[in-house]
Amino acid sequence: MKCISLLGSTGSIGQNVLAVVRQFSDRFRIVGLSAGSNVRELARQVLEFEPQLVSIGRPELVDELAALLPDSYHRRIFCGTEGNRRIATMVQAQMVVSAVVGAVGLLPTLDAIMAGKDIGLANKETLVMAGRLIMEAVREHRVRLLPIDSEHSAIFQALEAGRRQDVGRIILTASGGPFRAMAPEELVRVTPAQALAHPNWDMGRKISIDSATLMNKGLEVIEARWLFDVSSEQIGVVVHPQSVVHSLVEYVDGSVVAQLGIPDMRIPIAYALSYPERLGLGLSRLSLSECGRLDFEKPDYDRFPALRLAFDCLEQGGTWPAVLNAANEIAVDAFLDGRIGFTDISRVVARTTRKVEHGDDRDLDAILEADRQARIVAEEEVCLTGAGSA
Ligand SMILES: NC(=O)C1=CN([C@@H]2O[C@H](COP(=O)(O)OP(=O)(O)OC[C@H]3O[C@@H](n4cnc5c(N)ncnc54)[C@H](OP(=O)(O)O)[C@@H]3O)[C@@H](O)[C@H]2O)C=CC1
Ligand SMILES: CC(=O)[C@@H](O)[C@H](O)COP(=O)(O)O
Ligand SMILES: [Mn+2]
Repeated sequence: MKCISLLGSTGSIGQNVLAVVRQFSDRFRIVGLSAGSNVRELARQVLEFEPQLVSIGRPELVDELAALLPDSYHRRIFCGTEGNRRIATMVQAQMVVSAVVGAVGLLPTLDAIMAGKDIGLANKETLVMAGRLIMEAVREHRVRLLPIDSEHSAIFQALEAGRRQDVGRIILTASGGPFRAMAPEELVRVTPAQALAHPNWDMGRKISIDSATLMNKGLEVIEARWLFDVSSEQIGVVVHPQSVVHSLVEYVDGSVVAQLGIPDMRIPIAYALSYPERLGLGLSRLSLSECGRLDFEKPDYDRFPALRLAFDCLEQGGTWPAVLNAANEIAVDAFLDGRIGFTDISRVVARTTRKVEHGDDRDLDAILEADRQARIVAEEEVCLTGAGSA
């Protein structure tokens, strides 16, 4: 029986993790759950999975959650950053699945590694912000970091086909998002509802917007750099609108090994949970003849500048990727709130990366300070952009 703590249980990945745990209840047990603000769903999950500890995002929600749970839970509810860190380090957990969205995932994930837990990582922002520190901690504490992000799970699987020194390049596939074929003048006017409608995946709001700007692919490039210890020159991106080929590894002899499958996050989640075993999930099978055709095209860096920006930040190094991430979180929120337009997102992020003072990514405090500064500057940029377009 593998005991799992799950951070971000009420989200899209969190609920898929629980679906896999429910299906394989003879193999997995949930010992800790944490969520942000969805008290009702968290309470329902606690009643079903009976974890030992539970955490909710803000202190004012603790009483509301307690009211929905048996008295036996009242001393076992925590909150905020400390709550997440507590769930991430509880002695009963062998594995921590990090499925929260955004920078809030960094500290509990680092704590979990330092507490010797294997990690199932969906929260890509952790590696974008602090990939160097995280991978050093993984090596030092001899834990496994298993990717849940579909592309990284695909690469992880394709890497099993050869030796590390024989890898030439890794190639991330990108769906291209809902605006793949849209003219630049139309992109300016797209609404949050249009941007949230991903063609292939049903995901949380932030990552859906990131997919639409292609920032998601940029974040995934940085994630891949750290997870697989490759340089930015060794990472390619190809647009593949069907999301059937989840990513590829090119070896030095020219062989290209890919992982394919239907777009269902339970597949990479189950692989991370049960690695190296594979579980019979009973999902519908990929039928290539029904797919008919699989298309591939180059990404358009002019219409989707966020992807180029992410490569640039990766090459700059230091805290540049952490600033990119923080500015993007602010800009995405501002777009969803109707304060800036869709094409302003990458503009706000680019301006912020140039204005913030950058530091050393070997220093956790420098990363956290860069994140803090970037949020302030990005908010200013949002105000300036919003005022300019009013
Ligand atoms: N969805 C997908 O298919 C994929 C997602 N990912 C990555 O996985 C991560 C999660 O994405 P997704 O599930 O889509 O996002 P969602 O927005 O659906 O879920 C986010 C989760 O984080 C929780 N949360 C937010 N703030 C806090 C906090 N302070 N403390 C504890 N929990 C918090 C939310 O709680 P609440 O809802 O209660 O507020 C929710 O459970 C992201 O990093 C994303 O990039 C990667 C690949 C695919
Ligand atoms: C399911 C998953 O891993 C997402 O990151 C997904 O890949 C987003 O799709 P695109 O960013 O390729 O549009
Ligand atoms: Mn992905």
